[in-house]
Amino acid sequence: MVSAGVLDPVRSTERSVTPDESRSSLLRFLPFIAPYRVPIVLSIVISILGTGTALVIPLLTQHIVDGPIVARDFAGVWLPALGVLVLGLVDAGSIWLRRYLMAEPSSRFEIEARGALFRKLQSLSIGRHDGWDSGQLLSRAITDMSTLRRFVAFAAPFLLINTVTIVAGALILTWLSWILGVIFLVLAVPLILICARFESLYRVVSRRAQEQSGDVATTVEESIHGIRVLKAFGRSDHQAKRFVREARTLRGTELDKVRYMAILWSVIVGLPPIAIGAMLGVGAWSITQGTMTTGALVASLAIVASLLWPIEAFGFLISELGNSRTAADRYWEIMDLPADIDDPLHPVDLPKQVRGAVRFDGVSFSFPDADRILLHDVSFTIEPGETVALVGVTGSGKTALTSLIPRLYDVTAGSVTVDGLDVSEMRLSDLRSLVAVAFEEPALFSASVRENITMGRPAVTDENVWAALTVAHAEKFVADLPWGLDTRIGEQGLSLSGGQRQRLALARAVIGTPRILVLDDPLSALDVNTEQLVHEALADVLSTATTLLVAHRPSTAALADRVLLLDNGTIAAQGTHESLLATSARYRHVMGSTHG
Ligand SMILES: Nc1ncnc2c1ncn2[C@@H]1O[C@H](COP(=O)(O)OP(=O)(O)OP(=O)(O)O)[C@@H](O)[C@H]1O
Repeated sequence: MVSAGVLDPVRSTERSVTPDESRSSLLRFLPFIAPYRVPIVLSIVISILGTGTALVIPLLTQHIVDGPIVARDFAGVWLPALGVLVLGLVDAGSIWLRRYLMAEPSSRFEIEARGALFRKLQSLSIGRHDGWDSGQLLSRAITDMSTLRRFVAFAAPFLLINTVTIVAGALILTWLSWILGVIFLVLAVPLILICARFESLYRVVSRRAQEQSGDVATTVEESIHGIRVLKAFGRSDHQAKRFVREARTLRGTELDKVRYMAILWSVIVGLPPIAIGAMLGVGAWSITQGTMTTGALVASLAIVASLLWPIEAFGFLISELGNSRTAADRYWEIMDLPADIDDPLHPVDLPKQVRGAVRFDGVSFSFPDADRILLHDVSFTIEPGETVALVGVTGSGKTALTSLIPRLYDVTAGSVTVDGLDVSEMRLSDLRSLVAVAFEEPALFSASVRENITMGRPAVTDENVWAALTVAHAEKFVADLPWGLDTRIGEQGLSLSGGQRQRLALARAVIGTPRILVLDDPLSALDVNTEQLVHEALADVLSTATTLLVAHRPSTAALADRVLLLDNGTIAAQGTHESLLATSARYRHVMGSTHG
């Protein structure tokens, strides 16, 4: 099997990048902006008209210089001057209108493209997520998407607008004086070639910088999550050094970007004065020869002056183009990942009454990025309503085995069935509405206790929440929280103890009265007395649901109707807790060793 790490573009900064690898990655965003094509096209047309008016102003200037000024007819200046004023106002109005028209489409684009990325990340399997650095994903979802919004709102329209402006300016210039037009072109062509070359070089560095910024984000994120461990082990300095090292690497890459930009800017800013100097010289000579009027020279210089910003902005626009193409590549790398765990093509419908018989038949499993087969030839059945404990030494594959029921991972061989239906033939939403899971590591979200337990399920009343809390023996401590069910917990909320967190996760699992309950040692953080109280409270739920319960302690295993011993990747023995204690030396060893 191909490892997730090899497939994975999100993990490493050392990915080789070729500038031409996906020329069209930006164009692939067109469907996102297609619904807003009217305001976008309108804003571009208005901008082109606006800059067009700015180019007409020099022609009016020429008219003023060659007409009323040469004829010393001051009264003749008023009308063209009024024209200049009106054109200036039209230009200013077009800038306002462009921004007004683009604001909505560009922000909508950002929301929708980011939403699609988030949905894709949610749809990808745990196997994929296992191999990713969270900071890399953060930088793709936040920084890259902002870069792309700026591209849609600003860089893309201005690449077009400025190109049209420069071409129109060059044509007017040539019309005024072909020789000045040629001078302009002679300097513009190398500029365009340098810009194109620069864009491909810059994109490689830009990609490196975006990946490295993801690494820095990962280190910050991990340091904040692991702050207790870092402090307790006195490793804050070590982590700080790692951060500084990565930040320095990023700084080096950003400086490379600045160096490229400096070269480009010096060319972009340096060429126009050369053009102006040459035009002045040639223009002055042409006036003395009588082949050009003073007004035409003034107008030509005014046109070149009004082309300065469009030309200079190319440096910035091209660096934005490079950043945006990198961001687009990184976006589509995730969006193009095939859905490895997905709804089947022809899903089977669940029967009206699901009994909840779970069967593993010749199941083998290995993690996507692992070489060794973790589980092999695992076969057992859990009857509807039965509670079965899964026991094995640490690292034997218990969590992996339980993950196969809700298809957090897919089996490598064999099958997992519920009431005879293969879980891979069911719709994921159907399967996951049947199976509820409580993990040993309870993940709580930055939300109220109520939201953490209902997880957005509709039609769950507060009575249901309190009933679930009672089953998890958590009702008392929740009632004592400052705002009860409304108390905000999780990362940005009240800190809870490990045992309290586990009990909330258990309440979350039991709230929907699931047909199948997978409990991955969800009470490991509780003291023996509290565990006993939770077991008593759980008894009702366990008697109705089919339960697979990972157990490390004898007290947890004793709760089950039957115990499976997972050893060497397969079910080595099964029976009641007492019978296994009596008959299996390995079971006694595991219970003893995991206990100790
Ligand atoms: N995502 C992963 N990719 C590769 N290997 C993994 C992954 N997750 C776990 N493993 C490895 O698979 C083995 C089984 O892990 P698993 O978590 O299923 O064990 P466990 O029996 O539940 O352990 P414990 O009792 O400590 O919770 C371990 O050796 C672990 O290192």
